[in-house]
Amino acid sequence: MRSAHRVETVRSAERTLMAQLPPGALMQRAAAGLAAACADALRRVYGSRVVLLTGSGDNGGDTLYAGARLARRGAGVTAVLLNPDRTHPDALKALLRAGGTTTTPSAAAQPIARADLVLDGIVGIGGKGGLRPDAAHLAELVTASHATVVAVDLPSGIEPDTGEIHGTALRADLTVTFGTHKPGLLIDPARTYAGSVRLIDIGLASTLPATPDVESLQHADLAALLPHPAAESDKYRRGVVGIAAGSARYPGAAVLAVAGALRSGAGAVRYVGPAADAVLARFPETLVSDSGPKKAGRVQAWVTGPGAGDDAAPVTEALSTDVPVLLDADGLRLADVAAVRARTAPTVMTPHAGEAAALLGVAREEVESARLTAVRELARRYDATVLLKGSTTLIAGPDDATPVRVNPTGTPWLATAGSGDVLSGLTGSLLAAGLAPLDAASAAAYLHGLAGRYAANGAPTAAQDVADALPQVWRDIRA
Ligand SMILES: NC(=O)C1=CN([C@@H]2O[C@H](COP(=O)(O)OP(=O)(O)OC[C@H]3O[C@@H](n4cnc5c(N)ncnc54)[C@H](OP(=O)(O)O)[C@@H]3O)[C@@H](O)[C@H]2O)[C@@H](O)CC1
Ligand SMILES: [K+]
Repeated sequence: MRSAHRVETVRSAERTLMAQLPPGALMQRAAAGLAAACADALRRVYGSRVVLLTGSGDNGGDTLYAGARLARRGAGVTAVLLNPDRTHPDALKALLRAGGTTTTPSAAAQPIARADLVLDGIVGIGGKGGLRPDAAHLAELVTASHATVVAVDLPSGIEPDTGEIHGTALRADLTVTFGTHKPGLLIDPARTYAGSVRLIDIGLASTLPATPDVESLQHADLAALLPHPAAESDKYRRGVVGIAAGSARYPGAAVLAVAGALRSGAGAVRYVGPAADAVLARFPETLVSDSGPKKAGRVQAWVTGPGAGDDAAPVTEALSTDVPVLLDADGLRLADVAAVRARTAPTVMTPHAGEAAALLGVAREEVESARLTAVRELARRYDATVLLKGSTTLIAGPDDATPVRVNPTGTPWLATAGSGDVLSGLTGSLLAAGLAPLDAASAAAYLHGLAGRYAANGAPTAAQDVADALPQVWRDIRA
């Protein structure tokens, strides 16, 4: 599991750890890790040209100390001091002693244009709001240069706790972060500014709380979560998932939801709704029933909403059952908030940004620019687990104390018609297998993202191909 902690939490853990160590030890650990990462990025340190964008806080201090280490190895290092009077004094002395030089923002254009590597030490976790004008000007110079950009702790100008960007931020090729990830490094739009992210162990794990604020599943977590049939399994033990979806107008949504469910470990898939012929034509193994969800027979989870059109009846009926319900697409609009809140079994909702915006009564852009706030608010409002689809899919449980999960496997190729229907069947199947709602939704997002990558393999793909790629993803994860 990859963990991220909010600034307040990092600060408190830092205080506790600092009290146990000699003064300056943490900054030296950070600077040593940073310098090593820079040396890797440069390949050859001796003779390279390095520019340090240096703010007045400890982020600038880390940067100057790392610059001193690179200067001692033969790099030509120039520090651009944004606030010369308030620059970290000891770190500046160390750089000068190592042979580094300093300059002002107004004279920075030439060194930046000639640099092989630029370190962004303008601001770290002490930052608020986008870059100020002098720093924003430096960011423009960096963008125009050919230098590799390494962000120190985080790209300056992003909001560390949320991944929001209010104004200008600096784009990095690599972010070297200390002690723990910050939520903004995992969540869009800020995530795309961070480039690849390297975590430096500075000993903070010993004083950080065990439960992070945001977390991201890794391959090993998935392998542990995926259900595996035991020798004595029958279809009910493996989980029967019910799909109440599709309409005369949108039969394909039902077919794709069934496809997702069948390839995700369910013992059987039961279908109710007007698209039964289309479903059976493609998947004869489906158990089809003429009645609504309540009388269709035993299932361990319902999926409802994809392609439902304006027919609220199956959605309402599925919500009135006492098994987990996956609510997607039209179902999100048709479901009554009070009915969802009143449920005793879990509900999982899977909106994209547009659907989330409609549910929250805000503009789509507002959801996209503040994804963490939006997903938490929906989960609270509906007392449900909410999976907010997008470039970084987020999954939040109804309880604020539970970490929000960020899916690391997404791909833009998944933005294709019907791909959400496959995800709903897949999630429903994992719910039916008995996974907890947060695990089912985050495992489903992970599998779905990888299946999208496998299916696309660098070229456009269709939703059916994504469903077809699921078994191979499953095999690879278990291996
Ligand atoms: N936590 C840890 O365990 C460890 C933390 N360490 C390091 O400490 C860093 C945190 O240092 P920090 O607290 O000194 O704050 P920092 O990020 O340097 O920023 C403060 C300065 O930024 C300025 N400023 C603010 N907003 C701005 C904006 N939008 N645009 C431009 N400027 C802006 C603000 O200016 P002011 O408002 O005072 O004028 C102030 O001068 C952390 O990220 C990590 O690198 C490691 O050394 C070791 C272990
Ligand atoms: K920074």
